[in-house]
Amino acid sequence: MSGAKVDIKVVLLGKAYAGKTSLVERYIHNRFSGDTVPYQNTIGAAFGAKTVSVDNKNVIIGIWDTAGSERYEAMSRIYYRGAKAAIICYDLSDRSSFDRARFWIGELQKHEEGCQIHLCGTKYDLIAENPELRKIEERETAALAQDVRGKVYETSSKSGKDVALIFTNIASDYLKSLKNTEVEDNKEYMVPLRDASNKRFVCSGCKI
Ligand SMILES: Nc1nc2c(ncn2[C@@H]2O[C@H](COP(=O)(O)OP(=O)(O)OP(=O)(O)O)[C@@H](O)[C@H]2O)c(=O)[nH]1
Repeated sequence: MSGAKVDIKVVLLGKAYAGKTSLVERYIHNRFSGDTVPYQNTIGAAFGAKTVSVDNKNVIIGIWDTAGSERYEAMSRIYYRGAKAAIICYDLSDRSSFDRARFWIGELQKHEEGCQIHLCGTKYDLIAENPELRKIEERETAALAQDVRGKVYETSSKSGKDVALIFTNIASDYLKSLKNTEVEDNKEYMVPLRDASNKRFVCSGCKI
C-alpha cells in the first residue's frame, strides 16, 4: 500500500463562534484572520482538503466545516455521515459551548458509531493570557475523552498551537485502523485445514 492515496472524511462540529472555521483556516492556509476580519458565521457548511504524508502514505483529509448555529443543526447531521473522525470544538472561555459539544458527542454515538471523536478546546491563547477566562477544566475534558475513547486537545488558531497535531493524529489513527482491519479480514480467510473440507475456498480478492 506504500505510496497509495487514502481519503478520510473529517467533520467539525460545535457551537457557533467556537472557532471551527478558524481552525480549518489555520490548518489549510496557516493563517489567522481574526485580528483583521470581523467574525462571519458559516452558512450550511464549507469544504476544504489537505494532503498529508504519514508513514510514507499520502492521506487526503477532506474537511467539512459545519455551521454552529442551531438553525443549521439538521444540515450538520448530513455532513457527519460517513465521517471517519469528528473534531468537536468548544471555546475554552465559554461554558455553554462545552454543553453543545456534549450534544454533538451524543449525536455521533447514536448515529455514527465508527466515527473517532477528537475533543478540541479552542482559543487557548486567551486562557494563556488570562487564566481566569478558563471555563472548562482539563480534568473534565480528560474524563469525557476517556468516556468516548477519544482524544483531547487545547488549541489556538491564533498561535497555531496543536492545530496540525489533531489532523496528523486523525490520519495516523485511521491508517492504523486500516491495518487492523486488514489483519481482521485476513483472519476470516485463514480457515484451519481440518475444518476446511466442507467450505468453499475463499481468498482475499477472489471467490472460487
Ligand atoms: N483569540 C482567538 N480567537 C479565535 C480563535 N479561534 C477563533 N477565534 C475567533 O472567534 C470567533 C469565531 O471564530 P470562527 O472560527 O468563525 O467560529 P465558528 O465556530 O466557525 O463559527 P460558526 O461558523 O458560526 O459556526 C472569530 O472572531 C475568531 O477570530 C483563537 O484560537 N484565538
